[in-house]
Amino acid sequence: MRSAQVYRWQIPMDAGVVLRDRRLKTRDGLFIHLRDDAQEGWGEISPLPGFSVESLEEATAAVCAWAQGWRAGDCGVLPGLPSVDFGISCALAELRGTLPAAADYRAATLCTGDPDELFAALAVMPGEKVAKMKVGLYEAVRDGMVANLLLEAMPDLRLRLDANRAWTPLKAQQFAKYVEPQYRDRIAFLEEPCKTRDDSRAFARETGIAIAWDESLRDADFTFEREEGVRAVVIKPTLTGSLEKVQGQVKAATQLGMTAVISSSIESSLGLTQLARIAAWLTPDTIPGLDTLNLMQAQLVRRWPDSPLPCHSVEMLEPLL
Ligand SMILES: O=C(O)CCC(=O)c1ccccc1C(=O)O
Ligand SMILES: [Mg+2]
Repeated sequence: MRSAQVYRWQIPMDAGVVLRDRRLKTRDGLFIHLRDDAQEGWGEISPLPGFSVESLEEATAAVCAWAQGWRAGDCGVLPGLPSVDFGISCALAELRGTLPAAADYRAATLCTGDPDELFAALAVMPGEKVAKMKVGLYEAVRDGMVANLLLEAMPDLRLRLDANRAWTPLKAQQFAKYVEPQYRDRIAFLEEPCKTRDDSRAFARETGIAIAWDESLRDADFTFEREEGVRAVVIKPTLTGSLEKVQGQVKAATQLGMTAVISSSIESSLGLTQLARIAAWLTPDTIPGLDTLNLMQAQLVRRWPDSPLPCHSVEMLEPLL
């Protein structure tokens, strides 16, 4: 006997969370909960403003229609909106027992560039010391100096950087000029340095700083290829689609010798714990990019280990069906 429910939720964000030049005051999303006799599964559907192609309203209509069809016995063809396909496929995988329970709760520490703050965070990080810093928000010279300082101060640090396509070739070169050549190999990768993929490829060739594709994976003309200087791909399942599509991208990247990194789209704690399971399952040798829970003021339904944030139960959520 099948049953399905869709819940809408809203979580206040910490002050100062800005995405694509827009302040994110709340994170809004949906959960889908499926039951089939004794089996059950949950999934999160939280399109990210400024990144997802679908709106929350479009996602809501799609998942509610799908849930009503599934409840009535439909085979359950996915709607084709990335966040909806991802959430539904996770719920189905949990229901069928095909999403492993083991999780990788390590996370590349998101840092602002404050060396004292990062030093304290890395001191309690087990295993390899990996952090991520956004660049491109301030002057490129400053970003280069800060990156160089962190790498010089912490010899075991591997630093992920992310410019979200902010730089012109000139700005990118100004950044690189302030990173000592002997530290550049500890930049694990720099996500999307320039406005175009060609400029980013040229930056990698000219500076020896490895780059990663993130936003580029969602360009219509993107194909997985081995390219000089492109070390990794950052896969955000909420922006990608079904678990099966995510698996295909991880396989394509890995076969080409690239690192696949499972990354957050600022999901709730329920979504982040599922991403931690997906990372342990599909990318067991790579620390995922999941250090975004602290951007929000509460957890939902499932806790992230050791998070002090209050966790709201299902009863606090708004059922839509
Ligand atoms: O990848 C991570 O480590 C954290 C997630 C992250 O950086 C991110 C979160 C929301 C939107 C875009 C990005 C990004 O990687 O560009
Ligand atoms: Mg990125």
